[in-house]
Amino acid sequence: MASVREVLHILLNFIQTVSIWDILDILIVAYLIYRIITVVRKTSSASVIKGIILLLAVMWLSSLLNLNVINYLLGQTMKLGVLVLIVLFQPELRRFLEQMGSSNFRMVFARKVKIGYMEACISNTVAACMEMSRKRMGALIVFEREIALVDHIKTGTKLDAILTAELLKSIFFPKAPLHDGAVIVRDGRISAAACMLPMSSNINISRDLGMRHRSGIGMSEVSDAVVVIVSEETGSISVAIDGMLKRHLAHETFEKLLRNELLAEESRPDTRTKLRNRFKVKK
Ligand SMILES: Nc1ncnc2c1ncn2[C@@H]1O[C@H](COP(=O)(O)OP(=O)(O)OP(=O)(O)O)[C@@H](O)[C@H]1O
Repeated sequence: MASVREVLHILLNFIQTVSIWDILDILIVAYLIYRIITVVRKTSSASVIKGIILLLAVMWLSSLLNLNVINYLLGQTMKLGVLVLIVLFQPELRRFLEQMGSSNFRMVFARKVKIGYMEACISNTVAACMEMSRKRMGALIVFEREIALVDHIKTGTKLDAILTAELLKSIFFPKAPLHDGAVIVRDGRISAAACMLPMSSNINISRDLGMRHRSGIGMSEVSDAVVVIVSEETGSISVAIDGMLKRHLAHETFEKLLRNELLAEESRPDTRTKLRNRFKVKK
């Protein structure tokens, strides 16, 4: 009983020493660790991280067992390794900083598009895609979300135009100068056209899918963008999110999916999660 009282006493003393700054400190570190884990999970860097953990474990064991030479060599390797890691993880680090920057920026300035404006953008996209699908016109449309797609926008021709069905159809008209590549939509406006997207390196993607679909999936793997793909060959409409492709979408499902993914998330979180779970990867 006395020991319980002692523990409680120590605990109470400890709590009294914790300031609001300590809590803030812990929260910031926890958030940073969370963001790092999310970036690592989305990339192939997970195996490298496992390797580093193994190396650290061997180092710890070697110091425990007094294996001085191994410990010294591993210590030196680790020092050099920091530089190697920065070079190796340059894209991941960059994406991480980009994610931090873009989401914080948006949080601070509350860059939320008016729902009505976004609804018009979705209706116009659906109308254009349905017609392009009927006419077998290929299209690739990327909707930027939290992660800024600055580098991808730079690869294309800047437009910054209101998204209308007519504009989308004229961009993707086969003989139009900007039909090759992707349109990137930011906050309901066409930011750029003829943009180059990164190819997916997923070897499990169905062989009947060509470059348009692979680059659409690739874009959704490296960002949180919603990518709409209209096949030139079959006219089928697909949507790529988080590296997963939902294929052969009918009018209603397509519109519902876009609305759930692109309209203010806080207004319909449950529906969005439900929809994500309902769709299976069809590759
Ligand atoms: N990296 C890329 N970024 C953006 N667009 C691309 C990229 N690679 C290919 N495309 C687009 O895809 C078109 C070629 O599509 P391809 O026929 O190989 O793909 P697909 O997935 O079979 O599509 P479809 O069913 O429409 O034929 C190109 O003309 C170009 O517009």
